[in-house]
Amino acid sequence: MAHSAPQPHATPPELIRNFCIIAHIDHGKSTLADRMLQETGVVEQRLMRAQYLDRMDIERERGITIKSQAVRLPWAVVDEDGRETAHILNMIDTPGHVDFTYEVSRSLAACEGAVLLVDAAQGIEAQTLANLYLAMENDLAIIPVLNKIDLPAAQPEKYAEELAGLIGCAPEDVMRVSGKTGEGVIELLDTIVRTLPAPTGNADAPARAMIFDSVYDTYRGVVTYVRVIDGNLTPREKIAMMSTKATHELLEIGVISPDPVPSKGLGIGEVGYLITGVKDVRQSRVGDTVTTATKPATEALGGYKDPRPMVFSGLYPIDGSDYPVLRDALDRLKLNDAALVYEPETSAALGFGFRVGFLGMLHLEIVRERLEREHDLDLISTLPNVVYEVQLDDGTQVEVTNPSEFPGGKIASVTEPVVRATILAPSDFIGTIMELCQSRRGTLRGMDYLSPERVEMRYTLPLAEIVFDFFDMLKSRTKGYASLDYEPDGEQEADLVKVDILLQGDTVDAFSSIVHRDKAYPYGVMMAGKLKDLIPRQQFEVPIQAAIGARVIARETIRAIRKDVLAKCYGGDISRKRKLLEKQKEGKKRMKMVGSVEVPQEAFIAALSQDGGGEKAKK
Ligand SMILES: Nc1nc2c(ncn2[C@@H]2O[C@H](COP(=O)(O)OP(=O)(O)OP(=O)(O)O)[C@@H](O)[C@H]2O)c(=O)[nH]1
Repeated sequence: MAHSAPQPHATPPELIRNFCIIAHIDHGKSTLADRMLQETGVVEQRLMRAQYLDRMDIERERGITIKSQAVRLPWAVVDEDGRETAHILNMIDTPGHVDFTYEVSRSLAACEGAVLLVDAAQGIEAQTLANLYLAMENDLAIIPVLNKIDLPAAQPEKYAEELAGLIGCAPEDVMRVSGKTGEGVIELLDTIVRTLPAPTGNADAPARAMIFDSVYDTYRGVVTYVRVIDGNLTPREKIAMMSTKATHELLEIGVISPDPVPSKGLGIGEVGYLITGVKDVRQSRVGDTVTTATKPATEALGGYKDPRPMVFSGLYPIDGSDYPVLRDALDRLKLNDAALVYEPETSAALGFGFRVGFLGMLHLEIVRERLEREHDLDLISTLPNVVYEVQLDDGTQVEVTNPSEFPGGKIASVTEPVVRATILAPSDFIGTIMELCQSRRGTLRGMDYLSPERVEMRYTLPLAEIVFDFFDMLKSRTKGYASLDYEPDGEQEADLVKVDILLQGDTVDAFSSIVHRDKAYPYGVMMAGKLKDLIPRQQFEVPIQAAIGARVIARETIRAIRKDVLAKCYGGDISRKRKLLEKQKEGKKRMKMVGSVEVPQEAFIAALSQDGGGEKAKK
């Protein structure tokens, strides 16, 4: 078998359907995907485990999908004359969190159609809309489906109407399934074949395949997932990445069903994986076009974007001697994560560490958790911040990813990133949502009623105001009923200032923050108050100040105390005295000196951990 000549592809494009399932979080995408694996016989019943496709441990624990995967499902449909035609369905799983919108958009671009899945007990939510819009931008055919119809609380009639109104079809055309019981899943698979368009492409043109995912595998190096648009790819040929012009030898090519199976090639419309032996996912970027080196295509497929970190935070080992371990761990993680960027940074307060860029808060939490868990590190992270562009009076432009580097000179303007946010909620909450968005410097762009009691609100909001704790606030103010989705929408100028926190006149770099001028005072008061409680008394009085430049906006004072550990020891037990002194010395090791003030490391951890880490991992 291995010796026969490679064939361009096994499946003619007219027998292929490429689709994805798009849904709001928890509407049951993974459960339905599992059920499809089962119904198509790809995974045997006895081997089935929940969320078969989510392979990373963290994904399974958190019940979310971070990396997309593609699975090939054989499915035969029987026509009116009783003739059976075997088809190949490629199901491309998409990540479900705003941090990974770009990856979602590339996964969608690899499909001709989408199953739009909506929980029959919940109805349309913000991510349903956001994903639907992305699918429409990619010209996908949409199959509307209500899931969880087995639930007693399901209201299929009501939500079929809502969904039909949204995409402009008849309520009867909305399919009804249960990923749990399997009801309706066979009909859905048939509908995918019957209604989604088959892929088209030019078989004779130079090969073009789009990368929609790439993952690092310890044993095999980078595994790149592609969808072939034109031409074909065969093993052992040289391929080129169009964005970097780098060439690699194609060591293996194959399909996932549900484990990787090598094939003799991939042709038009086919979805599969490539292995070239490269060790770094940066050499195989999502959105890039793969072509052959011998007969390269001249034009790359559209839509490629470099991953751009949106949130930065300083990561420092609690034990300073772990710095090399942290560096190696980041180097290792980078192989698997093209969006991760970092550079060494030193903080007077925290020592040696790294300034790390993330796609968003979930990405930050995942990276931090992996560093701590897989590399046994204890880390302090500084308050996360977004990226600011500062224009100085002399015309120079500075990109600020660390608040302590905010320039001190004459500033002409500061710009911050903004997002376009979609909030869906019961209409009773319109007032409270408007209030919240206003307090976060939001601008209302539009509002639509999806039904008399459900409203969609569209806002422009500064990223810095939404990325940290906004979702929690929104949830608590709407009794959990609101859903949120957002996407980057450029930059805006804003009246932003840097607030420094000073201990006895010395700035503590780790506590500097860039905030809107109106919020500078509350931030200063909050930080000064918090530090007053966290820092133990010293032998002298310590003023804590919050300042914008040279202007102090808030102040607290830690009163002096003479700490005499020996006072407790009456009698002349010298060894006991020595022991106590030793103990005090131990304690001092974990103290950081800020100027002449001793600050216990715990104070930094406590002061930094209470804000900022707010957004829950799951949305
Ligand atoms: N009763 C019922 N529960 C379901 C059904 N489908 C999914 N669930 C449950 O709904 C919850 C969410 O399902 P998932 O499949 O993890 O949802 P998901 O959309 O893949 O979630 P993410 O991957 O986190 O986006 C789980 O507790 C499932 O057991 C269904 O048809 N009926």
